[in-house]
Amino acid sequence: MFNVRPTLSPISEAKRHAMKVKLDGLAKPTGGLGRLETLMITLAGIQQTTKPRTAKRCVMVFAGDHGVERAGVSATPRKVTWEQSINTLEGHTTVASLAIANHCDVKVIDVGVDHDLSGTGVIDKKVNWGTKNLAEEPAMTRDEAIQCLQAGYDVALDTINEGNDLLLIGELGVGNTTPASAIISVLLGVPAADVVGRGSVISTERMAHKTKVVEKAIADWQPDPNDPVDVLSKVGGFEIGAKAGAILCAAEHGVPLILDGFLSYAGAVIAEKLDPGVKDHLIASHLSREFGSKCALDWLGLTPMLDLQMAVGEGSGAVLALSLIDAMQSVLTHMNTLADIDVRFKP
Ligand SMILES: O=C(O)c1ccc[n+]([C@@H]2O[C@H](COP(=O)([O-])O)[C@@H](O)[C@H]2O)c1
Ligand SMILES: Cc1cc2nc[nH]c2cc1C
Repeated sequence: MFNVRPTLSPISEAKRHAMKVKLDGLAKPTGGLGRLETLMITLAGIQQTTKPRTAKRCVMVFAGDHGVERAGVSATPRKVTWEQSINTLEGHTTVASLAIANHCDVKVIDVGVDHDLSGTGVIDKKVNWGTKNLAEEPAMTRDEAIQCLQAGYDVALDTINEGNDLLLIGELGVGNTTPASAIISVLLGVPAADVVGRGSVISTERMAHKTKVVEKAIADWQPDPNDPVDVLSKVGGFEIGAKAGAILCAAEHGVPLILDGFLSYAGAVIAEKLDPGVKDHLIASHLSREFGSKCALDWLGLTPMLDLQMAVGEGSGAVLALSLIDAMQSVLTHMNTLADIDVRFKP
């Protein structure tokens, strides 16, 4: 499937225009709601309606472990991946608590956690028990890369078929800012030093080491920048691949997908390279604090809704952005029009 270019759902220019006319007709200065208006125009284009459907939403939290965590690139112990997977389903993590506040369903999907999560409620799509250490060997086989893309695609398809109007993606994966940096570095052709950041907050010394690990992995394994599956397999991660697969599925089915932070950007870059135009089906919820974020979002041509210096991941920023969509649905439902109050502008 990922060797064949799928067909993207069309974006309706007519509905985008009609939504702009609708917003301009409301009793407020033209464009006064700024990028909140752009957000609704984007939804109108993707869903091909001036009455966007946003009530049923689900955040898919893809979880996987990373062999490179053993190379000393993260501040966080490996067990956090599996423990927070369970804690998310119990409602106690950042994404889970924000999902409660924003009326969002939560799924956790094991695409490569180094722990047996059977019987916990975590969806089992395990490709392997963590990736290999990319400091020593390629992270995964090409077949595994395709498997994790497919797993993300399949979970997204199930989630769409359950009637969800909006898809959101997040992740759990100790060490994953290292492969995400490597993916963005290779696919965007930027130096590792321009994208490697502090992840779950490492020291300056450790960050210099992390940069060298990324540079060396790229030099050793020579991922082909023209082959996103090769890049994913050599320097990637299972949950990043799954996110790319989910993005492709959403874009094929005309369902808006809300990105979270840096790991979502890496998934989006893979998806956009696999199928140019995917980005038009995405909403960037926030600008992650991670150093390489702006570089990735600029390349994707996406403007983040929020800039709150967040760097939790999990899908937390994506879920938070639902509050902006809900606010705009209230605007569309309750506001007077300029005609109602008999006001005409004379610019
Ligand atoms: O969402 C982000 O932009 C983000 C930025 C930094 C860290 N994280 C989260 O922290 C973990 C990765 O950090 P690290 O330092 O272990 O690579 C992983 O579970 C991510 O969900 C997430
Ligand atoms: C507690 C904790 C929660 C996380 N969620 C995503 N990455 C994380 C890293 C840590 C350390």
